[in-house]
Amino acid sequence: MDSSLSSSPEQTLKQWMDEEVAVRARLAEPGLARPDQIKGRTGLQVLQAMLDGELPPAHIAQTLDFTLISVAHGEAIFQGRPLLRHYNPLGTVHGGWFATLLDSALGCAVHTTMPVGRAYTTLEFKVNLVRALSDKVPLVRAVGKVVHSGRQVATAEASLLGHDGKLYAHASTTCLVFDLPTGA
Ligand SMILES: CC(C)(COP(=O)(O)OP(=O)(O)OC[C@H]1O[C@@H](n2cnc3c(N)ncnc32)[C@H](O)[C@@H]1OP(=O)(O)O)[C@@H](O)C(=O)NCCC(=O)NCCSC(=O)Cc1ccccc1
Repeated sequence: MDSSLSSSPEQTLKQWMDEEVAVRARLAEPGLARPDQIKGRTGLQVLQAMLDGELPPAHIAQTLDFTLISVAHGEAIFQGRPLLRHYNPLGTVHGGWFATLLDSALGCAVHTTMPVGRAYTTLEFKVNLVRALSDKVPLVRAVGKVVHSGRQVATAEASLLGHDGKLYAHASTTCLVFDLPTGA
């Protein structure tokens, strides 16, 4: 799916909303994939199976009102709706909400590069919150891109953008890459 911002903000917002409706129509109920459902698949195949409704999406997306939108090799895009229930006591969206979307985009971008039998986990991530978010912002997208995917380490970068191209936050991660536990 096209995440470009070359069209007008209104067109981009409509496109983002239409894409979310199409994605949500295919998604299964939130859950946890069993090891036998993961076995023999690349990371990209696992994530694509989630988008196809064959594997369940993670509960966190429902909890915090966001969804995976698209995956490609080395890239993952999430979309979220900032709501009052994500607010901190200061009257803006909690920094953890920004971080969760960005962590998801970073991690899943890395996941798309995992061959069969390999797994990853986030070792550290760094977030810059450069603009406050409120429930007046209709949608934001976290676009994650892999920078390096090696035998032991993978790194990625992500941006959190509004439909008008405004940058709300950016992040980077270092992930540890390892063999899937036997039987998985
Ligand atoms: C304000 C600043 C930190 C600095 O920005 P700069 O790079 O110097 O600013 P720049 O000049 O590029 O203008 C950009 C926009 O910012 C606006 N603006 C600028 N200065 C001020 C100001 N002093 N006050 C108000 N607004 C200001 C400015 O009008 C412009 O908007 P516009 O273009 O006119 O529409 C900005 O990066 C920011 O808001 N980041 C997000 C931080 C955030 O949301 N953190 C998460 C929540 S914390 C949390 O949850 C933790 C917690 C948990 C539990 C309990 C308690 C706490």
